[in-house]
Amino acid sequence: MRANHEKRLQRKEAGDAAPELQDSSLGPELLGTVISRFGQHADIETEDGQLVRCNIRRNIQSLVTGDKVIVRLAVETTATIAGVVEAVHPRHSSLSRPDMYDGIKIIAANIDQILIVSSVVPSFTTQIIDRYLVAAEDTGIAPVIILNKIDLLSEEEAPQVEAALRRYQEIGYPVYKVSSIEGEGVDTIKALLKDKVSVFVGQSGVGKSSLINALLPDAELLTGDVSENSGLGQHTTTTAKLLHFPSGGDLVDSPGVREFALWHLPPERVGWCFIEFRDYIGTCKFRDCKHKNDPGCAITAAFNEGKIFEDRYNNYHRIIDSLDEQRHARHFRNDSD
Ligand SMILES: Nc1nc2c(ncn2[C@@H]2O[C@H](COP(=O)(O)OP(=O)(O)OP(=O)(O)O)[C@@H](O)[C@H]2O)c(=O)[nH]1
Ligand SMILES: [Zn+2]
Repeated sequence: MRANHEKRLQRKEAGDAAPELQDSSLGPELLGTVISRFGQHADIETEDGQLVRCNIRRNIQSLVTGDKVIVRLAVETTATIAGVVEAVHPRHSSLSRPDMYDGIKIIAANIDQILIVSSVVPSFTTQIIDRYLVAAEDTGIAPVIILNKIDLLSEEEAPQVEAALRRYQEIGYPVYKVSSIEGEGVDTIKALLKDKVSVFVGQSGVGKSSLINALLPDAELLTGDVSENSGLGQHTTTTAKLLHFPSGGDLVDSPGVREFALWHLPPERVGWCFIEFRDYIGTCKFRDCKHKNDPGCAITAAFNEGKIFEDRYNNYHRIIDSLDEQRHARHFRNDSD
């Protein structure tokens, strides 16, 4: 057993995948979902609920957690690898992040909603919520705003926080309030998650882990299992994993997913990702309008008429300025290389 395990590791180090299963020993095509992927292998859940580690056909370019696939299982096998991923269905959405080698790397597919978790501790700020909203709008995946730790919302702070949340609702975003520690509002979140694939994002310390634990008490157990009993699951801690909530719905989680953020959107795209700006985009006097003090700016006019909230207008400019700074910093770094 131990010798086998070492052999597998050696093969992995040599950059070779486990041997392909013989086509003749494979059963009929089944529909499956990628639970997680490790190099040339993926753990697939078939439509009848089996969890199988599969080889991935070499012609498949990209395969990530959440992908819907066609698999064929080995008719008879005692080996760790018990099937082959034959093909991937088109994705209806994907989450990606920049990658040193690949430019943009897709980390999860077919996500239905992005739950943006915020909280009064460390601090409540619409700047961060708006950055996540922009990042979410860019993917086309529906965002939902969650205010966690409502047990810590002081009377002093409440009016301002409540007003900010009402503004998001007016723009069209769903808002939920919970306390993952005291359990208030958790049932409503359970209902929201049903029949959907969700991801949780948000600043460090807002309580994402606590909320996930309240919804999925066995999460730690599930995330630990693959790496411990297979020589193949080397990347378990970084690869995204799909988990089922006992109350219905799925979670895709990994440190990479949680770090989902605004990367390098062009300014025009940022404007479009402020959904209430869309009615005015394209109607400014100048095509390269920065929507600031530019003459004939339709967005500034809408803001002056009270049709765009001040917070959102200001946060839009903060995002544009910070993207500019990032670009300059990159430019500067490249120059000095
Ligand atoms: N009072 C209160 N504290 C909470 C609540 N939810 C989380 N916390 C506390 O907030 C702290 C941070 O919670 P985490 O769940 O680790 O936050 P996180 O967003 O996962 O943080 P990172 O792992 O850094 O991304 C912990 O001390 C939790 O106990 C809540 O609803 N009420
Ligand atoms: Zn403008």
